[in-house]
Amino acid sequence: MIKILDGQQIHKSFHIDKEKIKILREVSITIYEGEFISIMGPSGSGKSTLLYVLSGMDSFDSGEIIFNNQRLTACGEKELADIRRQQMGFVFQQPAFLKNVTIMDNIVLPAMRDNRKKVKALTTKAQQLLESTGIGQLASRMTNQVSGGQLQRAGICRALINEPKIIFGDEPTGALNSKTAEEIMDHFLQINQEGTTIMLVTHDPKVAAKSERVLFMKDGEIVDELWLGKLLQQRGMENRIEKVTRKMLRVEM
Ligand SMILES: Nc1ncnc2c1ncn2[C@@H]1O[C@H](COP(=O)(O)OP(=O)(O)OP(=O)(O)O)[C@@H](O)[C@H]1O
Repeated sequence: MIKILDGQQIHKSFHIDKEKIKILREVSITIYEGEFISIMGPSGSGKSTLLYVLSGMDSFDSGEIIFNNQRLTACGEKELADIRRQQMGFVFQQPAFLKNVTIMDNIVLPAMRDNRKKVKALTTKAQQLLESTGIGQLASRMTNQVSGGQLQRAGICRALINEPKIIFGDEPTGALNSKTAEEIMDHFLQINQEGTTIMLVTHDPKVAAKSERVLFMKDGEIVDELWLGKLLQQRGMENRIEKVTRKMLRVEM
């Protein structure tokens, strides 16, 4: 198995007034190429902070992070920004899109920064991604002319356009109804089956149950882990959800 992301002994604190609050306490996590990992835990346990730190979006006090053989600790801001843009994809709960710009342009424009001469190829690729997430007909719509679920699908297309090594999702289904959330999760599953590593932060056992491994955080530490194995067919979902829920409740006690 090839390590794609390796974080060791990560510490992070925030300073509020004169008080130092420890948010991540000696967190170590190794993610292998092709894995699908979920991070769960009570509110405030440090899940999003861990995701931002691992993806080079946020700083940390001490520890080491190696992503795709690159030491993030040794990278400057520009280098980190390049890595994020070229090798990582991000999907957030509320995707931020440029207003008064079409869905297509919202996907293609950020990617053009690294592929200036390939507008045509990028447009073709974006259209394929839109088709595969079921919103091919919405390419020329403005972002305020589509639903939340459709916008989230567009967010996934934008995250995938540069063929990232890993997709980070922070509550990507948190703002969606359960049917749409399920459909979005199935897109994540498909992307993972096609080889992209995925790391999601979620509160929802139904979401986590689709992943291969679930890590549980509490008070800034990874305190437990559940191996579910790859979900190849939807069979056994109830059992997986039950396992995740049981472990989640035990961690939150
Ligand atoms: N910029 C900041 N300054 C100070 N404290 C912060 C900052 N960002 C987050 N925190 C604190 O760090 C802790 C962890 O926050 P984080 O968002 O990582 O938790 P979480 O597990 O993702 O929570 P939730 O499930 O509610 O999103 C919380 O106590 C939060 O208040």
